Amino acid sequence: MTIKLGVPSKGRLMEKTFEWFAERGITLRRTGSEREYAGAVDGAEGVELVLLSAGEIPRELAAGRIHMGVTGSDLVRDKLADWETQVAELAPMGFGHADLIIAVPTCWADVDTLEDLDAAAHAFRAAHGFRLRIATKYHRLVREFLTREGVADYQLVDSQGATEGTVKNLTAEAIADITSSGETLRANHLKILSDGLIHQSQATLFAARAADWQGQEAALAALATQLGVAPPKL
Ligand SMILES: Nc1ncnc2c1ncn2[C@@H]1O[C@H](COP(=O)(O)OP(=O)(O)OP(=O)(O)O)[C@@H](O)[C@H]1O
Ligand SMILES: O=P(O)(O)OC[C@H]1O[C@H](OP(=O)(O)OP(=O)(O)O)[C@H](O)[C@@H]1O
Repeated sequence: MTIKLGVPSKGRLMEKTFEWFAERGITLRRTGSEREYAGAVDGAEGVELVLLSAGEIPRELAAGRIHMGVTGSDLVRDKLADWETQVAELAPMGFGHADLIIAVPTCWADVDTLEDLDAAAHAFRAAHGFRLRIATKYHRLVREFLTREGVADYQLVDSQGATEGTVKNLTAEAIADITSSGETLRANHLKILSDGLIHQSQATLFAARAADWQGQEAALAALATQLGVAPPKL
């Protein structure tokens, strides 16, 4: 039996994850050809590397098919209902920072807050006969946030990419997406609502409550010590 560790299979998140483990004496690396998703671990006993899409890691954790996993805190909160009952957060990792925000067209001079958005949404429905559309791939987080903040007269439209383009393309009036430099929002003439920050995300190490931890207690304790994190209560 080994502890299966799920890590993003490509891009910046993969490289930074490898660096984070290397700083703690554990070498993670991809093996085989450039296109083969196989990996190896040196410097930790009984740990197996599983390379996965960052977007799929929450589901694999929830199913217990991996014991531990690295992915954005935004993805875990959005993809898992009551995420804390399914995974334990072991360590924020200090990279992959991105803010999930709500943005509207810069030219909407009267809309700067959620309260303004709520008023605009009522007016929009009265004028157009359908609800103001907010494009996003973060359905759970956006719905929970707007419910909490008392904004009701809207509909979510699904957008799995190029979300900022939906306003120009007239398929949505507003968006909820992640931003880091803010360049994409600016280029698409969108502004963030002053109280429209939904979640500040970063890459995070999680442990799966549903995974089979039997016989793994010693390996988990040793790994937690090596990583400098508190052993999770699972
Ligand atoms: N500027 C950024 N653009 C996109 N994602 C970012 C950015 N900064 C941090 N992230 C984080 O990276 C994670 C998404 O990573 P990535 O796009 O590789 O995942 P993915 O959806 O699984 O990708 P793919 O489906 O292409 O494999 C999210 O947690 C997101 O918050
Ligand atoms: O604030 P910025 O630095 O401009 O970054 C934010 C952009 O980066 C992400 O898109 P990504 O490139 O991952 O493509 P996507 O549209 O497929 O999500 C995100 O969805 C924003 O569009």
